[in-house]
Amino acid sequence: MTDAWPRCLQRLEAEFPAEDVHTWLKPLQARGDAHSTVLYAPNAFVRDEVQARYMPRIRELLEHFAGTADVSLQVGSLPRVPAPVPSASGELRSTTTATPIEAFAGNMDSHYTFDNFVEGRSNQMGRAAAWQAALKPGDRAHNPLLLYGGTGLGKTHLMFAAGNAMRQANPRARVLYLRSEEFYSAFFRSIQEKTSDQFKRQFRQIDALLIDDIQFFAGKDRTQEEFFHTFNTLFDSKQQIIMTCDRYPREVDGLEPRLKSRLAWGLSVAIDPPDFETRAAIVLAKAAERGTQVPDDVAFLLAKKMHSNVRDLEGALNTLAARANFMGRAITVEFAQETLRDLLRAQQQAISMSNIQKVVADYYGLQIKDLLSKRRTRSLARPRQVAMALSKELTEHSLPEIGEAFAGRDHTTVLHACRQIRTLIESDGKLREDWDKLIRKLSE
Ligand SMILES: Nc1ncnc2c1ncn2[C@@H]1O[C@H](COP(=O)(O)OP(=O)(O)OP(=O)(O)O)[C@@H](O)[C@H]1O
Repeated sequence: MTDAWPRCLQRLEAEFPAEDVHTWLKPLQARGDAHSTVLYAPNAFVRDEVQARYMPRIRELLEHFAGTADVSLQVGSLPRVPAPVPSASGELRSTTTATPIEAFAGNMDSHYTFDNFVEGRSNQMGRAAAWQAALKPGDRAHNPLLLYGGTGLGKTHLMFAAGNAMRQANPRARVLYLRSEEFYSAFFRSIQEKTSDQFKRQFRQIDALLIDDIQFFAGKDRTQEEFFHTFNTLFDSKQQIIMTCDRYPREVDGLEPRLKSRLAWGLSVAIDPPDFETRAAIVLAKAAERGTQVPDDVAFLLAKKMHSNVRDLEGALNTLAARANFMGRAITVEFAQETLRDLLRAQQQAISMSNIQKVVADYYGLQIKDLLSKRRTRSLARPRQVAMALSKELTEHSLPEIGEAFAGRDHTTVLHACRQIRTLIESDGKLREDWDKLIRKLSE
């Protein structure tokens, strides 16, 4: 790409304040040819800033000077041939350069914020905790903050939202997002390159560490040990740590007991599958975000049929929007049913009433025949009502059909159970916990 980048930089120097050019643009290195250009940023902070503020202008200029607007930006540096230096014995050997941790850092996506996170009963505690962590990073009350729960429920979204809010409140805040795999590979590189000290030091320079999917550390003893030390360093100097895990860490086999106990020092919050209303609100919010017209009844249909995972819900919406766009059709209930037929059927089959009865009976330590019996003792009546309400929430069966499956009860009995459970969920913490756990079990 000869001199296109230096010329581009010269223009940028004329257009932006000197301090900005010095901080963000001069550290970039470029490699390219007639078809494309790759820009290397020394770390994730520079990359994110350049991406957000300068890329459109860089694209225009490179198109002008290099004849191509195909520009990508990534953390790293131009591949270098190591310089040979003489060793004590006079032999030539190669120098190694330490790889900065940011070179492994996943992209903290600025799109995910508190504004576009839909709050509901299943995630309001998690949202409030992430918000507090963003507001007062390092405060003992929520440091470390651990968000745990099933896949696709918004844990990473909330973690990004906290990181983005920290940066918004303090643009100088150094927030490092790493997936656990990235921590693992960076640590291993540092051992190979004999730069472990540098690896450790880098964590002292950040203000907050966001680390995703820590269940990945299970069974990786050396990485766990290193993470344990990193954790202590950050914690002792009151740097905020936010972690996610796919279940409560004590339940993760292969995590060291001392790490498990350390993880629970601050605040651990479960993110549960969203209820029907929240699912419908998420569909409408995502549709509005992407500028797609989705009527309420379609949002209700998706929310009704897809209960386990917001990622799948979003996937269904994307499929629907792409198909409607391609075919030039409006998104209606009929169109949604036709387009998503197979997907909806698969979801439907996943949860049956007999499955619900079995899971509820197991959960309360009962036999299915107790659940179906006519006995009305409280220890049986409440689980029975829960099972009926879950059948209404998670399946397409009508009230009479549910009544039939519960030893031929009348549909008014089922209706009463649903109402009763709905009321109790709002007022009775224990029942709410049972309900959330059961939904999680049934959605696995
Ligand atoms: N309450 C919510 N409001 C808006 N979007 C949501 C909500 N919950 C989840 N999402 C969306 O669902 C998708 C999946 O969320 P995310 O990646 O945060 O899940 P996760 O819990 O981290 O899953 P995993 O454990 O598989 O990494 C994202 O696009 C996210 O924006």
